[in-house]
Amino acid sequence: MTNLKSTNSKSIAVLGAGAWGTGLASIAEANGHQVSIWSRYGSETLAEVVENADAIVSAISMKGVREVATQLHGLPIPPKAVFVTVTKGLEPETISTPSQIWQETFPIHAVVVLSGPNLSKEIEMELPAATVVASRSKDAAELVQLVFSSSRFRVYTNSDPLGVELGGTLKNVIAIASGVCDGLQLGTNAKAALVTRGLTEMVRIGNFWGAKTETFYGLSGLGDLLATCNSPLSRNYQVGYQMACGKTLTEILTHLQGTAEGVNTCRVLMQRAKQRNISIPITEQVYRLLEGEVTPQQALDELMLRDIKPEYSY
Ligand SMILES: NC(=O)C1=CN([C@@H]2O[C@H](COP(=O)(O)OP(=O)(O)OC[C@H]3O[C@@H](n4cnc5c(N)ncnc54)[C@H](OP(=O)(O)O)[C@@H]3O)[C@@H](O)[C@H]2O)C=CC1
Ligand SMILES: O=C(CO)COP(=O)(O)O
Repeated sequence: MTNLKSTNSKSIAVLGAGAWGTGLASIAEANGHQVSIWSRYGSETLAEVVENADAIVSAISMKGVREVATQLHGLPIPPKAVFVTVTKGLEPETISTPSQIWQETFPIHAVVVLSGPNLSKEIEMELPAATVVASRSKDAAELVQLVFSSSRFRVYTNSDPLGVELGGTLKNVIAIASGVCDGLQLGTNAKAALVTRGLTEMVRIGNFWGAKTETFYGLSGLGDLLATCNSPLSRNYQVGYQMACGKTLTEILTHLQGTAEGVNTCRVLMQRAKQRNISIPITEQVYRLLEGEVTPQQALDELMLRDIKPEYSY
């Protein structure tokens, strides 16, 4: 990989040695940065890894974000350090996004969201990909853009961090539904309808949250939706596909490599949608399927037989 623009070598701390943490660490390292990876089972302490960091990249799955942010809170973090969050999930208790947790814990530091169609297995193979870095701080987003940009990884900046973060998070639920669609062999028309109506649902939820509509039509929304809904490499897609093939959720999650955030996100979204009276029919059927309340075929019938209505009613 060739770094596009030379930037001074930065000190990058990556938290989480899972699939995406190690993938991002490799990109930054190939660009000539000093990278340290922290894992709770590793030999280096959090304090050692973040000491002098220019950027602290959190690739922790949702269930661990609050815990790690709290551990870091007591440590001397360099004031210049920018937090970068790549987690695609929602916290059940607070319905906070990961960037909201980081910003709340570190109010004076800049927080950047990195999200896009980035299946880590493809990145590992050095296949070309693009992503988005979004922040309220333009300088912070541009710093992170320089750290990760290369001839194999094209990084765009964006000023709607909430929209970018929600795009990556909400598409996981639609990816589960897409896996079901393919597992039931429903065909290309069905898949196109599902993904398109899924995007409408993402925009509707995102608008309630305060995100911009156009962000969902970019790489972090539609882009990630297309990647995840069409690839067996996606863990969320695999959950839906295998359920359609008759496996139970417990069986699937026991054997799944890594995290399928959509399972938890779906539950959190149902809670939020009920409180706010938001219509999320696809998410609702995915929820009922995951809870064992309907079979894949029943979920499909429920969606097809809903009241007829105009295409647009955000
Ligand atoms: N893989 C991918 O293609 C992509 C993933 N993402 C997102 O990135 C996030 C991470 O995904 P991925 O790397 O695939 O997942 P993995 O399951 O491979 O890794 C999860 C990481 O989170 C860490 N972790 C979880 N809980 C805790 C905790 N309580 N304390 C400390 N560390 C914890 C794990 O640490 P340990 O190793 O110590 O168990 C591990 O390093 C997810 O939100 C995912 O949606 C985003 C884009 C692409
Ligand atoms: O978010 C991803 C790709 O952009 C990874 O998707 P999965 O978490 O479903 O594997």
